[in-house]
Amino acid sequence: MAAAASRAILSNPHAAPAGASPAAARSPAARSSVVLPRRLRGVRSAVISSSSSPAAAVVASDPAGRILGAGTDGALWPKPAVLVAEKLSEAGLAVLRGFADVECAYGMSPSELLAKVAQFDALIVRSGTKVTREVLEAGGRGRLRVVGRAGVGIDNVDLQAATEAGCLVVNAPTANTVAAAEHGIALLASMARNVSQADAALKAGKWQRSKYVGVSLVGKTLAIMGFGKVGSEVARRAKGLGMHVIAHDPYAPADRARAIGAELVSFDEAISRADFISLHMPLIPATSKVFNDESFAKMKNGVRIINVARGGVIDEDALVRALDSGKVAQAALDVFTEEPPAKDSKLVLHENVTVTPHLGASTVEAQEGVAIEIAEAVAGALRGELAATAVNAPMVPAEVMSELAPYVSLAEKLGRLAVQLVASESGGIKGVKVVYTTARGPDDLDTRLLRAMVTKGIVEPVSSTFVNLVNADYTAKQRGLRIAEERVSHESPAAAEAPLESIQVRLSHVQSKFAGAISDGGDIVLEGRVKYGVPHLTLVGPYEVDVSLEGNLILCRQIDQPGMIGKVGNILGQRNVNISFMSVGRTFRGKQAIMAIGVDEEPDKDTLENIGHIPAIEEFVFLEL
Ligand SMILES: NC(=O)c1ccc[n+]([C@@H]2O[C@H](COP(=O)([O-])OP(=O)(O)OC[C@H]3O[C@@H](n4cnc5c(N)ncnc54)[C@H](O)[C@@H]3O)[C@@H](O)[C@H]2O)c1
Ligand SMILES: O=C(O)[C@H](O)COP(=O)(O)O
Repeated sequence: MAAAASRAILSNPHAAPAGASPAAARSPAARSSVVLPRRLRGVRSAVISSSSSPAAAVVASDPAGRILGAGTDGALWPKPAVLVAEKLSEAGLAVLRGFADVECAYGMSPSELLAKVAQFDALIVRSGTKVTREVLEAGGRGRLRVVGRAGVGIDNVDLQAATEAGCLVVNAPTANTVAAAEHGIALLASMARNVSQADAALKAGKWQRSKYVGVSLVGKTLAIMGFGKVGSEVARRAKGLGMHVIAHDPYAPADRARAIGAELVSFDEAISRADFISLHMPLIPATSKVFNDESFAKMKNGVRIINVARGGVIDEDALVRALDSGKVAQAALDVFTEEPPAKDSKLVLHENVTVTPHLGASTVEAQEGVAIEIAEAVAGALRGELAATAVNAPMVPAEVMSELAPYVSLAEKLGRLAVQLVASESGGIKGVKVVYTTARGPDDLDTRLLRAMVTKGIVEPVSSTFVNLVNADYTAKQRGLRIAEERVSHESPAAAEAPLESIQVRLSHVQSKFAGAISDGGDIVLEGRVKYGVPHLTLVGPYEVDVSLEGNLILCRQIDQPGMIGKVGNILGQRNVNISFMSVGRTFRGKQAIMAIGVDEEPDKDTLENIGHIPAIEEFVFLEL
């Protein structure tokens, strides 16, 4: 069983280390747990490993599982590699270049992307690149840990595949809101006044004043479909134009709509009352082709439609039919089911349709903002932080991350030790219980990270799957692993400061290769605590021990009698195996006892056999951390 290089929340032990020596990454120093230096805590690091090496005063693991150093300037090393697949503003590229090697490869074919993606730690796209399962699986087999979507819509990223690959997806959800809303208003006004048709006619030498009589906006009813960021900004602007605004959004808060002066109504009411309908919902299964023959039939005759959301929310063939029949008088479209649309698209060429080539977010200001927003989100994710704009991972606030760091390490180590205690003839682990003893109430202790790390500890040593916070619950479910959690309240005032008093991992309905780890209830039980920032093992089955969880561990069960420590210590000393910690726990004097011995090196087979031959020793097991 190979020790993982380091175990950050997003680590990938399969990733090829670039620049860092894997041996260095696996060195005991690199794995020794210490309290994070204040400076790193400040950068919201989700780091759980550190080094005492003076060359790398602070060491963290990056999402690719490599050891990262943070110099005095806070820069990461070795530099991660970022592939930018679509045009990103210089301002964002400058931020990326500050911490990464950046390759801009615009206009790649799908096969070119597939061939390249595994060599990068992060991939940044806009809406024009399809980040498919194939791409994510290829990336996941290599170094890819983060996909950054420089914009809002993530319908071009296969989120399920990203989650399964343990790849964090972040987006830039705020910087282009106003640009998209302004574009919606521009399309609304230019459509109502036939600006683009009249412009084209005049340039073709035709002065057609009576043909291009428009309609007024003031006093008309505008239905906003999707009252999120863009929808509510469109509503604000439409109010300023004197329109009556209604909105449909099953998830929008009524008070936000009220504050803007919009009336929230049902889907049918919105589309049947509106003179203008502006679309601002995401493309998801529930909204795919939601504007179709049936819904067009419910609209007023001569309704006008604006779409700056996603082409896929409209059945485009049905829209052509509605335009031909006059049911829909005009449409103004920035987005299409297929982009770019076919050159002979009936919809694009329709005389009552105004089109733009997905320009909603394309202002200088928005592109600069989006580029910086995504560059910062990707940088944070590569540092091991969970970005505020994470799309497929639970949000864990930075303060919580930093406070839980040593417990995160403890949780993984307990899982890792527990799974090694399961006998090979056992029928697989099904039930896992994690018991947290804490003075904190449920609202003050977020255990998702800890649960994910127990899963990581249990699954990784026995499979080729790597587990992180993104895919932990998915992985557990896939493997039929039920992870139950229980809180036991601990009232000691001294403990109130610390988030947890102890973490216990119990594996039920399994046989153990080390009977001493079985509790009275028949479960494999391990419990640990954090002491001075370092995880300790404090309970094995019914036996209390106290051994720092560094290096590897030997557990021996023997009859309690004098001289045992000396005998085992002698054997290890003769073979140059350094003991880092030793602890004996017993039930009653002269009865059964357990020795927990922390060792820096891995003892060879003969050494372990010699320990097993000591007459009083009834069983022993060697466990890797
Ligand atoms: N054309 C462009 O360049 C451009 C620019 C920015 C955003 N967009 C697109 O605009 C859309 C909105 O972006 P946003 O930033 O406002 O997102 P948002 O998440 O803030 O808002 C989307 C809203 O849609 C609502 N919604 C979800 N399901 C719905 C349903 N079935 N019916 C009605 N409403 C529903 C949500 O509750 C949410 O309030 C997205 O599709 C995005 O991709 C396009
Ligand atoms: O969802 C978005 O943010 C917009 O559609 C913008 O897409 P773009 O980044 O390709 O311009």
